[in-house]
Amino acid sequence: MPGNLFIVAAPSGAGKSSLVNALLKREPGIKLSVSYTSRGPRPGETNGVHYHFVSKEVFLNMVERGEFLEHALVHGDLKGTAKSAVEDRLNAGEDVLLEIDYQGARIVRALLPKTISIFILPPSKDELEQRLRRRAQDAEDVILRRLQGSREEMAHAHEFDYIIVNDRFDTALEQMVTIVHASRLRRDSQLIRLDSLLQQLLT
Ligand SMILES: Nc1ncnc2c1ncn2[C@@H]1O[C@H](COP(=O)(O)OP(=O)(O)OP(=O)(O)O)[C@@H](O)[C@H]1O
Ligand SMILES: Nc1nc2c(ncn2[C@@H]2O[C@H](COP(=O)(O)O)[C@@H](O)[C@H]2O)c(=O)[nH]1
Repeated sequence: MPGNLFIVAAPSGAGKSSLVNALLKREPGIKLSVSYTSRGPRPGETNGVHYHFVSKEVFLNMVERGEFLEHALVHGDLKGTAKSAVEDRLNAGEDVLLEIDYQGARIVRALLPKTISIFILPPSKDELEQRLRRRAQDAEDVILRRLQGSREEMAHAHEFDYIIVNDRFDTALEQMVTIVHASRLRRDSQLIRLDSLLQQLLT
């Protein structure tokens, strides 16, 4: 796997998408995998950019054809990462980032153990609720379902390689950038380059 695979997970509203978008601006070499989902688009969401929005039937057909690297039921909606969005890019040496939940993260880690996984925590329960409400994108019942689901998601934080508390946005972003840079310095991320350098240095 010549490219690095990153997973970012968090309870809904912790600021995962905001951080990932800011990270991708800082590190344009990282490609974000666009997930498939059976949920409908929110105002402002575009098909093919935020998600591939498909019907439940289409999603389940893709499951049957083995087209997903992982998929899960998240907050009542089907969500999944297509194999094609990940494997070709990694093999071409590109870094890929998945914004997925803890269930999907487990599956991916089992398949690709070198995956670098990051979990984002909110600074408090109250702030998490405030962020969901200030975002003003979901109906009350959806917000309540997400808050309930957030406990379950956070109970799996310890399964991840890195944990970032998103209190001050800029600090959390710097921490994500640090993880990305450190990952690229791992020996196995540099094997091809190091091989020729070491050969030259040792002869
Ligand atoms: N450090 C921060 N301080 C204050 N507000 C923040 C911070 N980070 C993100 N936010 C705000 O919190 C809200 C939720 O953020 P965001 O949509 O990125 O969350 P998310 O974890 O991706 O949620 P979901 O999983 O539901 O998509 C947004 O309005 C965002 O602007
Ligand atoms: N297992 C997967 N989880 C995914 C995927 N894409 C997104 N998600 C998770 O869904 C919620 C965000 O939901 P939203 O309705 O607010 O967009 C969050 O927990 C994501 O991590 C996926 O492909 N697989």
